[in-house]
Amino acid sequence: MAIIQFPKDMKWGTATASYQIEGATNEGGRGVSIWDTFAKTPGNVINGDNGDVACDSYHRYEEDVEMMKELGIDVYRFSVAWPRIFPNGTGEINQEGLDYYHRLVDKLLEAGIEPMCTLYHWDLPQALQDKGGWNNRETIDAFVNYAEVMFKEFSGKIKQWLTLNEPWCISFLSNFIGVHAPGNQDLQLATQISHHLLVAHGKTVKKFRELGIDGQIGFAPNTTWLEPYSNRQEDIDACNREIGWYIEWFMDPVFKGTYPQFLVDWFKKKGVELDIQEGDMETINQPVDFLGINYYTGHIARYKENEGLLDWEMVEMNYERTDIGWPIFPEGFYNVLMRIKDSYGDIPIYITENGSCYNDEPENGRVKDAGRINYLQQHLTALSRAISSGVNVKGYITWSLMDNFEWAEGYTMRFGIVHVNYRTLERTKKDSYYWFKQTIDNNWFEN
Ligand SMILES: N=NNCCOCCOc1ccc(-c2cn(C[C@@H]3NC[C@@H](O)[C@H]3O)nn2)cc1
Repeated sequence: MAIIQFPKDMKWGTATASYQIEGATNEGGRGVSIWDTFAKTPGNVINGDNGDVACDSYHRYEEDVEMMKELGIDVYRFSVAWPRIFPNGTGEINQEGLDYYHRLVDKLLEAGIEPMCTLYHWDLPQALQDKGGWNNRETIDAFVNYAEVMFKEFSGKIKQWLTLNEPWCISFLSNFIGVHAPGNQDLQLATQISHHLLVAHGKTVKKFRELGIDGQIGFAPNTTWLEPYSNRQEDIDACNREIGWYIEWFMDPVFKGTYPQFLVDWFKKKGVELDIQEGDMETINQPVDFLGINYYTGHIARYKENEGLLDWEMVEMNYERTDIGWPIFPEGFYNVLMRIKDSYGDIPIYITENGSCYNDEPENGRVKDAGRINYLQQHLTALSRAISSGVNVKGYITWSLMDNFEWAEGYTMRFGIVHVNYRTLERTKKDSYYWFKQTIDNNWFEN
């Protein structure tokens, strides 16, 4: 057994997102989002699930904050539903939407919990999608306008901001692979969208600076790790392409002002021509105050000619998997963080998402989710390794506070440290909640 100790100023938190927990999709003046449309299109989401009720956090946020206060967290990462603020994406502001987030933020501050606000966690107003969505550069300016309203409205209350959650999912998962909203399958479109997202991020950071908002701003790419099956260069290069698709494709423009040439060349071979306008790269290359990192899984992989987009295949190692089928690969977490340190230096890092899917149900009022505790121990140990190796980690925010709408998987996949009964909306703290509470309280754990 070993004691895993964290820095004395380590911040601990939980994360959620608007469409996944709020419900009340037809209340408070909210407009339609692309996930309302996508989820209600038959075949897109398991069991035809949607976010109409979700965890009903729109009405139950006070109970949720109480659970977080008891947990002892320092920071709560939530997202704002753009369609609650601008039902049509632009134009008239919906005061009821602002009022809801004031209620939530005031409750957090009263509980001594720091709000960390994600401005975009995938619920684009449908009205903007109807005009091309992120493929239309007008959406960039609509996003900056929305962000400016939020910055001014919550200045002094919210001091930690994230522009985008998982731009790889917003662009490639949603417009090339096509399993998330709006469900396109077009590499050119997806790659151009990834560029517009980065321009929107950069313009928003510029606006944040121009307004002189008291606080810090960053963004939260999702990451993965592929360990080469062998030391053959073709295996190493194949793994690099997949890792780079998530990491360097989004972080090089922000931190270096250029796209990674090896991927530009690879996409060009696939027929992609990026339309980069004068000044775009300078706009994207705005300094950020911190970097959010989301990590869940990785695996062993090797080169396979003409396999998928990036010519690689996974090699089955029979690693233990969580209930969503993702291999448990904590070494990948350490490797991702070391790669980011080596590439981008000492940028302050918050782990903005890390967690696991285990679908344990309550028995006599208790949820024995030993698998999730094991996952947390393994990944917090990997995080401690990275911190000991000099990675500038400021905080760890687990996904998720509670079970919620897991996108195309609907309500079948549970990531929460709190169980939600979707029929009664009753919350039940899982064993992992109490384990996390003890870890936060100690700032160490024994593995
Ligand atoms: N690379 N090739 N893929 C080949 C085919 O993949 C098909 C499916 O792919 C993916 C990839 C990644 C994810 C994913 C989900 N979460 C969890 C959420 N994060 C933000 C928060 O809202 C959580 O709910 N993080 N990542 C899902 C599906």
